[in-house]
Amino acid sequence: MADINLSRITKSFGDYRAVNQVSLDIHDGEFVALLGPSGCGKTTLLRLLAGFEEPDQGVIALGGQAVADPVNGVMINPEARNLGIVFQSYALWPHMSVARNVGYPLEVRGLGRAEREAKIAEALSIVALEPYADRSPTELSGGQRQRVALARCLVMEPRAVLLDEPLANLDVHLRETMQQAFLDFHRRAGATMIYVTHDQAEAMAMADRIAVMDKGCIRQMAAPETLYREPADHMVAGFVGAGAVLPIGDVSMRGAGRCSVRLGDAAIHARICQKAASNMNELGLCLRPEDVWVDEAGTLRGSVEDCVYLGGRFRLQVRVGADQVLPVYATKRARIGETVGLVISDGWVFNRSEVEAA
Ligand SMILES: Nc1ncnc2c1ncn2[C@@H]1O[C@H](COP(=O)(O)OP(=O)(O)OP(=O)(O)O)[C@@H](O)[C@H]1O
Repeated sequence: MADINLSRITKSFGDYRAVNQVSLDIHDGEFVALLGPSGCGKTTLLRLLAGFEEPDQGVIALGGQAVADPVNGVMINPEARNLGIVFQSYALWPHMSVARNVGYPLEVRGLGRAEREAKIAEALSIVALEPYADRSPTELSGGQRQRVALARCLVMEPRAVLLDEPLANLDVHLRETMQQAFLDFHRRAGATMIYVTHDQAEAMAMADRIAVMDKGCIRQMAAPETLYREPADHMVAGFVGAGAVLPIGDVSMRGAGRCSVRLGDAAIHARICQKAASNMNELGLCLRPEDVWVDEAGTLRGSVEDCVYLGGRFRLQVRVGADQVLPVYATKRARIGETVGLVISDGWVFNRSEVEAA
């Protein structure tokens, strides 16, 4: 496995810049998710890494060796990069058994039978599919097929595994099971993994770090908890996690990294980013639902607009101002139109402007 470094990678299709000056350092053995809305350039970035696309500018290096560097005429072909790739479609051969599917790349490489069988057994054990070795892929569930595709990738001992929305075709329940299977796979194989998804819950559940992409750029790359608690800008704050992003009118500093923000009749004690702009028009307040709760003693008053039971708790939408609606978790059902008091225990003040954070 190897470090992966992308330095100022740009790729355009005609006049359209699909990937714009992206720099990214992925450590050996790390699980990184590329997360972003449809069309933001995730797949293009993965294809550039795999060698299916050539960058217009920038350098891609695997294990310290440049594999794409247009200025110096370097473009190593996909096979020579030795990267494992898993797509939504499993691309298994239906006429071959599971074991043969997994071992086929080794046959192509000319490995002897005994060595092949040992590697197949090891890979099937990592994805917990040993009992299915002799079956046809047509006799497997979607999740099992995806695990065969992973095992086939693993026998090649790739430098890294690239996954493009591998769970998109599976139902919700199976997706959760497979997330665990990917995590187990990652722990056992120690593989560097780069996982493309537009599903933030999926990225949060699995990745060591998440790169949030928008319009061809990386807006923020950080651990899931940091992205959630300390989003770098408006796009990340809104895209990652449920919550409200509000413009704010009044902030006063309260010491290192802390501030007080006025919201209606309430003063909220919040964390503030280091590089917060001095112009308040450029600041935003991100509130997560678990930091807001219904309490009759709360000075902030609002009207309940929606109440949904989530199993174990309710999620309310409470309007506290003309253009300010807060999602709030509550233990009791609330009536639509009811006025409730709210207490807010935490918030995050950040620059709303769209600066590239990478
Ligand atoms: N071969 C191509 N020719 C022209 N435009 C392309 C090509 N490949 C991608 N694009 C465009 O580049 C942009 C980024 O596409 P990409 O597939 O990387 O997005 P994505 O973030 O993976 O989206 P999704 O989540 O919908 O798969 C899109 O606007 C897409 O239409």
